[in-house]
Amino acid sequence: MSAMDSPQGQQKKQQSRTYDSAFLKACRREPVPHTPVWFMRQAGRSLPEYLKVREGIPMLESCMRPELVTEITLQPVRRHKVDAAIYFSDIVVPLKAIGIDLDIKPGVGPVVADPIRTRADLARLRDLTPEDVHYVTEAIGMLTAELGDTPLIGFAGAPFTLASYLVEGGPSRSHEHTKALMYGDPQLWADLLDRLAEITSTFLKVQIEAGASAVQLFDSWVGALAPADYRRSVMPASTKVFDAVAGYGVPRIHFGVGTGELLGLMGEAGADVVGVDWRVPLDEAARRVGPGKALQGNLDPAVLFASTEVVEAKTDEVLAAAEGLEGHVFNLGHGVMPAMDPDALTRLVEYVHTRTAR
Ligand SMILES: Cc1c2[nH]c(c1CCC(=O)O)Cc1[nH]c(c(CCC(=O)O)c1C)Cc1[nH]c(c(CCC(=O)O)c1C)Cc1[nH]c(c(C)c1CCC(=O)O)C2
Repeated sequence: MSAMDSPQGQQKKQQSRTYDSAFLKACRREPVPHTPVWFMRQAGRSLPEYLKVREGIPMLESCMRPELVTEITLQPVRRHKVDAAIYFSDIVVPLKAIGIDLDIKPGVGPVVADPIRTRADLARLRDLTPEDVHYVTEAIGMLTAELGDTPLIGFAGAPFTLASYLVEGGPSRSHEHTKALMYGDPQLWADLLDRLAEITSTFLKVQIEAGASAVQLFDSWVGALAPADYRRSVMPASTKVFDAVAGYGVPRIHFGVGTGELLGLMGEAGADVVGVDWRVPLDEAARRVGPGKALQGNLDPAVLFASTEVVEAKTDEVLAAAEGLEGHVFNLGHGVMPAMDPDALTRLVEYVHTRTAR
């Protein structure tokens, strides 16, 4: 095996091939030929070609089939001409891989058979090894060969958001069991988040070593917390994850919903790029995050259900607010919704590219 064929060689080869892409330049806060665009949840039910290949295959099973993962990941790149691909998987895949009994229920989300709430339960969270997720390495090898100079974003769930699913046993609005554990047994909580930080770090390392050019840590539900609680009870674990992958030199993106009050801390946790939902304009978000970081966002996804004129006007507002930023990656403020018209997304990519061409 020559150096270039080894895992490290594959990683380096892919990361140098994508190095000059608009997406990675924006993440590094360098000048770009146009503002890069990608969409959270760009692969999925909004695309008829996705529904077709997923027919009869449960979500978690589809994540374990490298050919299918490759096809689904490429679908939005082909169709929308987005500037980056995001690896098709789910935040609960590493938990399933270490033997947690969970499923993804259509229209509901991840459901855990036996929630984790006690010290004894913690023992069920064993370390993740790269062999547990060998299909990820295989899929990314296939994918990067197809993607050429289009960067692949790897991702994982952040410790708080994973803990929320594990402790509640499923999706929750109030996060009551999670918060009861966090406030009521700080040591058990810290140990739980530390375990999850280990698992998440390994999952991201596997993706980077296989050829991902950037990673996004999704802390989707952390906006439920006050800043002081975030700093004390969550930030150490998220920082541990960011530190674990710092050495690779790939951009690290951090995103959550309803995190206006947490943006500064989420940047401080170790992100190079801070994702912003639609509630805070990007110029204000930049003041909260401070210098030295790029921002990603932040068109309200629901705007896509309005007319093209409205989509363009609201996009102009986002681009105007982004004008003084050190680096800007255009995205929605949260994920693509299944009922969205995929043509509206394709037009949006084209619109941002044209409006920002330099
Ligand atoms: C919270 C969260 C989850 N999963 C994820 C998050 C963080 C992002 C966010 O904040 O939205 C991350 C995720 N999940 C999926 C991706 C794929 C990559 C992409 O963005 O295109 C990504 C990045 C596929 C998926 N993950 C899921 C689907 C839908 C299932 C299907 O197509 O059968 C997809 C395409 C299932 C899932 N998994 C989860 C939910 C809430 C759901 C939706 C349940 C439903 O509405 O049916 C947990």
